Amino acid sequence: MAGDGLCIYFCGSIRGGRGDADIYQQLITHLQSFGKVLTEHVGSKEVNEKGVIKEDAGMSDKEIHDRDIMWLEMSNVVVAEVTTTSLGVGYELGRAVAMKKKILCLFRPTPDKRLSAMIEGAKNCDNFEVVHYSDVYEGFTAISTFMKTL
Ligand SMILES: O=c1[nH]c(=O)n([C@H]2C[C@H](O)[C@@H](COP(=O)(O)O)O2)cc1CO
Repeated sequence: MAGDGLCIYFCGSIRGGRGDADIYQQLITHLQSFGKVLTEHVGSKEVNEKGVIKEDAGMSDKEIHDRDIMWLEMSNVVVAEVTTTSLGVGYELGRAVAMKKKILCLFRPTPDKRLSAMIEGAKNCDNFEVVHYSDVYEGFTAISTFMKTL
């Protein structure tokens, strides 16, 4: 089913920390070969002095929340990079589960990082997949494999 018309909601940390922004950008570029990534701004390199992403500057928190929930509702699939802990990403994933979306979470384990049990433990055979990966190329492979299951 991958191809025209697929709407993808990508989640990645913004206020939780931008250490993985480069990886988000590369994963988003890969995702764009499968469909439209509604949240392309999550990979943006342009963040202002207050930690606000350029594309969302000037929007109130309510406007950001309401737009993102609308995009989440519109999406066919949710892909989240969950290595950098983010309240917003956790919230989006909870809402996506309630909406019965197909979800892929990507996590890069390191000795000092353990994924929340509420994400790792949500894995099931149906619509919530968690993949551990070590570099962006493995992330691309995990995405391609997941897309084939749609
Ligand atoms: O400016 C924003 N724009 C935006 O789209 N988000 C959404 C998309 C991300 O997947 C997620 C990041 O949440 P947080 O900022 O708590 O790390 O929330 C979050 C913020 C800031 O919280």
